Amino acid sequence: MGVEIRVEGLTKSFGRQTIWQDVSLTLPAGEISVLLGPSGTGKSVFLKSLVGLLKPDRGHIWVGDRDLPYLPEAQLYDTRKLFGVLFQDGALFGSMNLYDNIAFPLREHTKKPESEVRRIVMEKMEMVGLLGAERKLPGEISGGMKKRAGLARALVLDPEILLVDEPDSGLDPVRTAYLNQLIVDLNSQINATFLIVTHDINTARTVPDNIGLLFRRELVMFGPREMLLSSEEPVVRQFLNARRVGPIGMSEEKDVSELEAEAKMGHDPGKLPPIPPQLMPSDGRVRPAQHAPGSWCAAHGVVPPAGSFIDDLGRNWVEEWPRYVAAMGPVAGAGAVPGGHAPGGHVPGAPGPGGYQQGGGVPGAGAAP
Ligand SMILES: Nc1ncnc2c1ncn2[C@@H]1O[C@H](COP(=O)(O)OP(=O)(O)OP(=O)(O)O)[C@@H](O)[C@H]1O
Repeated sequence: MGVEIRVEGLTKSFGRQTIWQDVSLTLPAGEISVLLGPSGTGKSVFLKSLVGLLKPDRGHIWVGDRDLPYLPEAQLYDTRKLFGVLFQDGALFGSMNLYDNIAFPLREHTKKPESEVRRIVMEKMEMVGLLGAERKLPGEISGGMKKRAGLARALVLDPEILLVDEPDSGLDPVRTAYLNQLIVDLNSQINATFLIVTHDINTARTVPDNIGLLFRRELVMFGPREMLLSSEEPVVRQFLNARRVGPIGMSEEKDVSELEAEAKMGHDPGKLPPIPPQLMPSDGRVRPAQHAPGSWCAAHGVVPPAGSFIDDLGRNWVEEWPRYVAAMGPVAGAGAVPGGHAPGGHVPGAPGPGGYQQGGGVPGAGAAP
């Protein structure tokens, strides 16, 4: 099971430029969280701070009982081993083939014999669908394959926490969809705590259990996916619906005259679109940390936008869920469902197997981008 990360009052600046201040959030153990924000709001700086590559000015990052920014070097080194990180470009060594790239952390940080290194590398390459590409150099493969190789490398030390910076950057929508499926499948298998930085609204709407949004040096909101997708907060609403109308302008913040002009033109933010079903693991099982569709809305008396939780086949997953869970059961090794929500989530457009047979595959599952 992944570990919880508790961020309290975190502030980071470079010289006189404050990147963000007083950021507090909890990444629940084993859940997938997504961090959004306009360009330059410091999402990558946040990831680097979490893993201890950048030191915040103030605040705490609790990983278990360890407060990461204040750890002595040796303990920080140890704690970092809990993290797997996929940087934007995959950060592969151009002169090494994929096998050696993926083996690198094992050779660098462990004393495992080569036979064991081989077993682990091949296992992770299989998990990300790269078997057979061991001898390829990074320059010989597509962007999607580079991301998957970077993911395999991030997995070799069996991380408790996986940080992924813009998995969709440079990928077409179809490859992004495959990579999203891979991320959900990996979460279901390794049950680590995931944080994904993305600009892809479809990813943000369908993949995570939780969403956070940075804007104007603040964390505007962080919470369950349903909370943000049903939020009327103007910045959240504008960003998650990719609209021009709202407080976010071309260079981050609209000025008063722009907002007045918008109001005069009679622009309004429009209705909230339906909350889509959440992406399910491709084997159709329920992830251990998954929340029941509609559970946050129900618990907080929020009426979700009309048409929410309905998949491409017209099935309403709030109604289907109890039957689905009874038929499919949670993934092996699943513990109690954390966070006080009932288990939940589901498949957009690629729902679980008809009749919900356990272990049955979802159409298109497991194909490589
Ligand atoms: N090491 C550094 N030294 C000084 N400034 C930095 C450093 N790293 C990042 N910054 C600044 O911090 C700000 C936030 O950068 P960051 O890359 O985290 O933004 P982002 O939200 O990830 O952007 P994007 O969505 O475009 O990737 C930028 O103004 C950047 O120039």
